Amino acid sequence: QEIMLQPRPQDMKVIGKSLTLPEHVQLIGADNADTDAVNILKDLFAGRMAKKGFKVIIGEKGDKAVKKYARLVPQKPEAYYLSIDDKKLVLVGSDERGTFYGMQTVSQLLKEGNLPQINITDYPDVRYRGVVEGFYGKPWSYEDRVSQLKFYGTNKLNTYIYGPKNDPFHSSPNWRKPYPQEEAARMAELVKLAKSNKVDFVWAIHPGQDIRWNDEDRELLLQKFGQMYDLGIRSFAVFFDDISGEGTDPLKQAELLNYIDNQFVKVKKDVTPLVMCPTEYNKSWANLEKGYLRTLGEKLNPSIQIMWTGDRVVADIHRDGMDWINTQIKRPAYIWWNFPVTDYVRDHLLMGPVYGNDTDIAQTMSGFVANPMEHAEASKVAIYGVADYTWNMEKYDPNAAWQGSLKAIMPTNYEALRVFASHNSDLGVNGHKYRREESVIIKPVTERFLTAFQSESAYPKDDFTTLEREFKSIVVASDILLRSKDNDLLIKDINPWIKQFGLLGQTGAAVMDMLRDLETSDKESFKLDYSLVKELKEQMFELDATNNINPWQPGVKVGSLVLVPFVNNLYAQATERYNKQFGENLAVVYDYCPHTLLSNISQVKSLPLQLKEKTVSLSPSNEVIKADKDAFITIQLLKATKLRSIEFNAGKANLLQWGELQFTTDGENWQALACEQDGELLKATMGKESVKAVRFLNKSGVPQEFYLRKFTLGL
Ligand SMILES: CC(=O)N[C@@H]1[C@@H](O)[C@H](O)[C@@H](CO)NC[C@H]1O
Repeated sequence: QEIMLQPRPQDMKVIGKSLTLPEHVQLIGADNADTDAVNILKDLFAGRMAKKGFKVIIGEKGDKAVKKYARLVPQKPEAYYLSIDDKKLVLVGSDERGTFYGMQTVSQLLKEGNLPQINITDYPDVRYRGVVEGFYGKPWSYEDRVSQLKFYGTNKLNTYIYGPKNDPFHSSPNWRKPYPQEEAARMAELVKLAKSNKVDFVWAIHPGQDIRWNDEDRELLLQKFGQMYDLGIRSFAVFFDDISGEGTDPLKQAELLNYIDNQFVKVKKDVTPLVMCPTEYNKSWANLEKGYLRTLGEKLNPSIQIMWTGDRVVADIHRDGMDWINTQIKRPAYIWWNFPVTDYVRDHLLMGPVYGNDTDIAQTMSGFVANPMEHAEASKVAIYGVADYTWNMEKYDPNAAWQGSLKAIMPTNYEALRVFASHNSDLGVNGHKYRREESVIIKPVTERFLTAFQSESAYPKDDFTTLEREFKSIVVASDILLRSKDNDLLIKDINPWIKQFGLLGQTGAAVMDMLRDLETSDKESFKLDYSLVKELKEQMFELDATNNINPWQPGVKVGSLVLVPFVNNLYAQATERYNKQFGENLAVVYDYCPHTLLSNISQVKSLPLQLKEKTVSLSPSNEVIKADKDAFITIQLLKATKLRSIEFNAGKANLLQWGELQFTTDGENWQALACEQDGELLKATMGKESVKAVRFLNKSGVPQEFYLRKFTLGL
């Protein structure tokens, strides 16, 4: 059967039938070969080492033991040549990493318990491949990171950038301070583990929000890098994203980075090229007249890598966009791909396939790192895909990688994980307008079925069966996952979503029962099933209201693109049909948010409104909001309502100097709201009027920058 390797090798030829594992193995070249690779080798052939026997010849190009094979190894970093026949196994790396990666391949080949006869010539397409822990929210735990670094070693990823936005020693103002002893010791352990998995542990600093362009801060930054160097860090990055004010000056940024490059990186000699994230990190924010990017391109030392998220903050990467940015910055961009990060849709999990990036752009980029979810284990689905995509881009197959990732993460219950992941891959409505496919197989069935049901024509029986089966498989998958022993970290971390998923399966199955009761005119059963659905929906609402609570996107959403809307619509329509058929008046409930967001700020106008029991809120944003003069953000209610509270937080204490909170009772005439300010939080003092809409207005007559931390109306 076809041998599947992860990542897919550049060139592989089976040259004979598989062999049983040799009794005795004779190692040749092990004392000069890469130590980490040799350690894996000794584990794989434990108990079979002998003076004579099946030869295992291992080494790097230049080692005597592999001299006669050296010409077969591609002249590229991290490449290897692997050949296995009935006499010997030969593994030659173009460098230590190449040998290590070849050994990862040998380890996968032996998983079947035998030894295929095979020739593999392999190398990575993209130089720097991996993950940037660069999201807002709860940073990964030590255990998470241990598991991640081993996963990267296995999947041939060579880069992990440490840059969690909420680590106070990474970002302002404590980037100037050393880590507390305990944390520093943990970091040092992780650096060691990274090294033995051939992963560059890149420590990033995020000083831009409060950096002063003077010698003192510059020396403090170098001192901090020196402390991290003493912990074993040999790779460094400086992030200038999501900042406003003085720190955004490209000339100052370039001077600082060149200084670090010349006084630190070049001096230490064993430090990899410096990486930086620009303030204008995507094309939609590029201000060509100001020439921010061109300044960096011209001034930054050529070896400094410049990160880029694509045409927008969250975007797939395409050839034209790469050509554009590379021209601006005069070097191949280092991609920071904002997937599967969910710090702007925290109530969702993104566990679908990695797809959408062009596959002919490997030569246009120096690196490609994925910004993951705060859910480390669940992020492995996408990280596995990125490993396959960046190693062998032309031959990348999103679905094959996705299936492979599920088996890698849950070797026994991957089928249950597949059901779960297939319905938890879209983000829902979000400010970045980035969407993913979800429930792809069942989607056409739900659409066809709902259309048939609405048009009173008999719905196709096999569709009914397909849907009923899907809902039952969801219940089964949820139960299996909750009890699975495959991956405790994963199940513990996404537990609320798995429970919610099980409730969704039960709800869907009960709605299908309601339809069956209509068919058989069984009033009593219908009312029973109707009550069951009502109860299950309340359980889902309650689970959503009491889990994953956070000030951004609280709650637990599953199947939000296809299944939840389908179940809600079918439930409402079946109830309407019942009421008409039997002259009853069971409550018909359509779940949707009846209020409207209006704004003339492009970064804001696509944000979703969040409706909870007693509040309607605007989903907060991580990025700096650029508001032109007369910019406004309005929450307009379905009908005028007496409000309990109005709160607004723009992350700026001087807000009322340039902005104003206003309300209208008729949608036409606006009046200023009297507010009290508590730090950055504005709280309006409520009047007696019924309010139709509330808005925040920039009435300063000039553009302003702020953060959208909170905009909530108490109903
Ligand atoms: C370069 C970059 O994407 N920086 C941040 C990043 O930390 C966030 O995680 C990302 C996803 O919300 N948005 C862009 C921005 O806020």
